[in-house]
Amino acid sequence: MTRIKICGITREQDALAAAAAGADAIGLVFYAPSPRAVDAAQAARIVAALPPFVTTVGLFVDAEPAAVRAVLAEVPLDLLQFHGEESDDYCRQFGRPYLKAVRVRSADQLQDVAAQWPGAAGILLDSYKPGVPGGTGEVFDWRLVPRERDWNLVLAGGLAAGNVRQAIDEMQPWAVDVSGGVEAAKGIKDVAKINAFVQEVKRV
Ligand SMILES: O=C(O)c1ccccc1N[C@@H]1O[C@H](COP(=O)(O)O)[C@@H](O)[C@H]1O
Repeated sequence: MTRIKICGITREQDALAAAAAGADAIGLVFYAPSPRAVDAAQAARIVAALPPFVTTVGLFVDAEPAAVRAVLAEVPLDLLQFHGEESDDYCRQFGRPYLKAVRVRSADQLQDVAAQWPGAAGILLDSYKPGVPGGTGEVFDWRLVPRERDWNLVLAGGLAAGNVRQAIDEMQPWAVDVSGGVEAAKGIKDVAKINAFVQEVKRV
């Protein structure tokens, strides 16, 4: 069964909707320029509202280590997601499992990609758009991803109910990650779109 992460949650009701739909994880964006950014207090309220067995993921982009630690002191995050140029040493220093996001530009870039982050629980592949670290809502060229892999692929970038089944068929990812594809507006999730997305994944 492909795991599902619904990212960019900013409201308790959206977290509950994701959990009720059957999502495995929710993502909280700690990157101030994002329209989906939350602060630690808001994130703590969202996490506290969740039922058990929903993984909480904190997303950071080239953050100062002290800023990550400050969030961890307030918010019980299960997993960290690093969406910038962070090294394996940087990612490991927090003592939490982590996903490393890579914005896909070429097939060469993905040869031995996991070897660059040996501590990563998974590699999240997202679309490359100059000047935008993520959450672009755009699909990248899946043909660039090696089909033979010994690492956990978390597939992201422009996924929605309309294309996630094809994505899973073609890519066989460990998990799929969606943000814009289940939104009514930036940072505001659409319950019907969340439900449709989760149902599509579970139908594969
Ligand atoms: O969502 C954001 O605003 C964001 C900002 C900075 C880095 C990553 C961000 N989002 C992540 O991008 C991927 C793909 O999102 P989408 O489905 O294409 O909208 C996903 O992991 C988001 O969590």
